[in-house]
Amino acid sequence: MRDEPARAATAIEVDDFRQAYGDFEAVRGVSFTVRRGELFALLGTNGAGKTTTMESLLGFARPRAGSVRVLGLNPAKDGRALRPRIGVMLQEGGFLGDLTVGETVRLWRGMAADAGRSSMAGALETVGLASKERTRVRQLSGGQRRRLDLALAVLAEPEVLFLDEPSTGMDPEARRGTWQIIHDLRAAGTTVLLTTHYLEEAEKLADRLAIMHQGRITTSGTVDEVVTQAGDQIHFRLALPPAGLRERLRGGLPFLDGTAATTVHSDEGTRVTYALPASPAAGRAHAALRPLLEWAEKHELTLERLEVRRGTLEDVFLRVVEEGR
Ligand SMILES: Nc1ncnc2c1ncn2[C@@H]1O[C@H](COP(=O)(O)OP(=O)(O)OP(=O)(O)O)[C@@H](O)[C@H]1O
Repeated sequence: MRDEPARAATAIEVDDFRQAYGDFEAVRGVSFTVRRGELFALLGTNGAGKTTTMESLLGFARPRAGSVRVLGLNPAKDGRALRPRIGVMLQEGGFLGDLTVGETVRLWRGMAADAGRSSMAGALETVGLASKERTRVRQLSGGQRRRLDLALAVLAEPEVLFLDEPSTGMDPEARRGTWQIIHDLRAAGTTVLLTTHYLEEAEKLADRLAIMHQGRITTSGTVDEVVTQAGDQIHFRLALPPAGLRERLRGGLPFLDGTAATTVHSDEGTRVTYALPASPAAGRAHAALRPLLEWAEKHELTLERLEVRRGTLEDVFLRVVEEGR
């Protein structure tokens, strides 16, 4: 049994959550917690179960097994108590196209249990739609609709904000603007659960994240902890076509730190990549470079465009998918 202070510090608690549609088990035992004031990103492949998890947290469906709690409450049972304290932006905003932006916000404020602490002008200003107050919703672009959706989600200054792919369909500038809004909300103390397909979005915004694949969480932690799992990468190009390379390198490319090279051939030559094993110790790539340079010298080869870079969230993500096949 967790003590009271620990509970009070937790905004979202998902414990061995399972959900099924008929015989198909869409979520297969997922556990994570989101602390108050934290931004937690749920990433995953298509159909991984992110929306299903979010829908249970919003009380749309009861878990098949396990439990979900938001602000200590059961969303399926305590909806009335919970609703005024949360904000929600789903993938499909259900707008009435004939209403103007201003009418939509006024209608929303009228329906909200707490009539909305922030003003309509303030909310539209926040999402950059102040000049669109008299525009009909159906005349908004896809990205502008997403921003209107965000304005409605934050209108009542919720304690917990659920954002399902908030920047999908936005141009790069609008996306950056949305990131700034989310960043500011989080800085002001709002807890945020975000799902996204943009890994850069998660890298920029999340305190912690989890990657889901086929109904399970395969990786989780702070952005740094997860990215560290990718290990460093060494890239270079050899300006030799495959036949020439085979002839020169009878022994093949060397192993570095126990890792074999992967190669991609083209007319220009061969692009070589080493994805080194993850290690919390610094300097692994540095140590691996020495034998590589000695090898190149021995074979009188130039390592063109030699580059050492830190693995990215995308590398971790792709490995999750690869290992799950
Ligand atoms: N109402 C439903 N009936 C049957 N199967 C469903 C239903 N809703 C979702 N599923 C299935 O459950 C699995 C998880 O779907 P979910 O929408 O939660 O995934 P997701 O991670 O949000 O995916 P995406 O990134 O593509 O939005 C998928 O295989 C999906 O086809």
